[in-house]
Amino acid sequence: MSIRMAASAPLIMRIMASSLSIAEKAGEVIRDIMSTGDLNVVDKGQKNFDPQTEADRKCQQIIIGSLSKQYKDLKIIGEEGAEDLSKIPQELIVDKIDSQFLEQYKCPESFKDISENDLVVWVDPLDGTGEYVAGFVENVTVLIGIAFRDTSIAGIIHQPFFKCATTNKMGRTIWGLKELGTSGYNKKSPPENKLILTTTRSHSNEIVNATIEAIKADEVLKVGGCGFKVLQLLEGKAHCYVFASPGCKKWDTCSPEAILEADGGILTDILGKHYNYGPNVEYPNRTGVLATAKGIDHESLLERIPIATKESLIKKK
Ligand SMILES: Nc1ncnc2c1ncn2[C@@H]1O[C@H](COP(=O)(O)O)[C@@H](OP(=O)(O)O)[C@H]1O
Ligand SMILES: [Mg+2]
Ligand SMILES: [Mg+2]
Ligand SMILES: [Mg+2]
Repeated sequence: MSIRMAASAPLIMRIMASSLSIAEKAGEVIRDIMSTGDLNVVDKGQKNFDPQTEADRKCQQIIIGSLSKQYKDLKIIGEEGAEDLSKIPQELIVDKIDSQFLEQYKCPESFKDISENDLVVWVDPLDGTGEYVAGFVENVTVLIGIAFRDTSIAGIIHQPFFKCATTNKMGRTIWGLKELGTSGYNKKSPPENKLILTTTRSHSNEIVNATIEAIKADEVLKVGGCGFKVLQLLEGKAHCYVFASPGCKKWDTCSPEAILEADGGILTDILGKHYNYGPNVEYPNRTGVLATAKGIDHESLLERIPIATKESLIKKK
């Protein structure tokens, strides 16, 4: 595809095609920094340990620097705070665009006339930092989510330490766009006649645990990262993701929500409401996360969440 043809594709498709290339580069950097053996960890927590590594900082610069250069009026919010664009080293800027994506997929009618001012991009440069530091590298993902007028519509999840069984290639990229579909993973339904719940590995507390107890799942998986847990739903490894805590932020859920919902699943808070991803919202997802795989009854899981849990998260608002 010529540069002119790529430039004529609808904005949302171009942002996705750019983000696919940018997320791959972030994944390379995440692997490279791990291989140096020095993650250069800073604790950014106020009460509890909340690690930030060299990879979180560098990947945020890659993603925000590259998208801002190509899309000057786009509002981009990243976990690691505001970026001074003039201080981002030139070698971190990716100006490649995934032309194969643009050739292969057509923009859904409803998103054809979007302008940069209608969008917010939510960036989690490294989701699962605790797991990156602890060595559970499979849990690590790069998340780029795109919201159109308050609603999450598109997402990219890049998993840098996924190893392809046939080619041995490291890293895979999953994407989803509502009304178009999803790609990049092994689409599978979770097993019938049992309930597998996935939840946090490192951020549990009394309410988180009491809520899991009340759901009465047959199996509970404890893994890191919002991106990785939603991947488990997409690949049939779990039926639901339950996190009754205000700890997740908009950059954690924006991309996974769009991909899961483009696949047929649902991601809401624990009251059943979708989060608002508009330009001026607060960052925390104060009323928790409940996500269900395609074909799983979201309503019946909402009913299993204790009233005490719901009241406690509403009170914390
Ligand atoms: N109590 C808490 N304090 C800080 N961050 C929290 C948190 N609970 C969840 N998160 C954030 O939500 C994401 C998913 O959490 P978990 O792995 O526990 O499910 C992680 O993103 P990051 O790794 O990008 O910071 C994590 O930091
Ligand atoms: Mg995160
Ligand atoms: Mg992060
Ligand atoms: Mg973090």
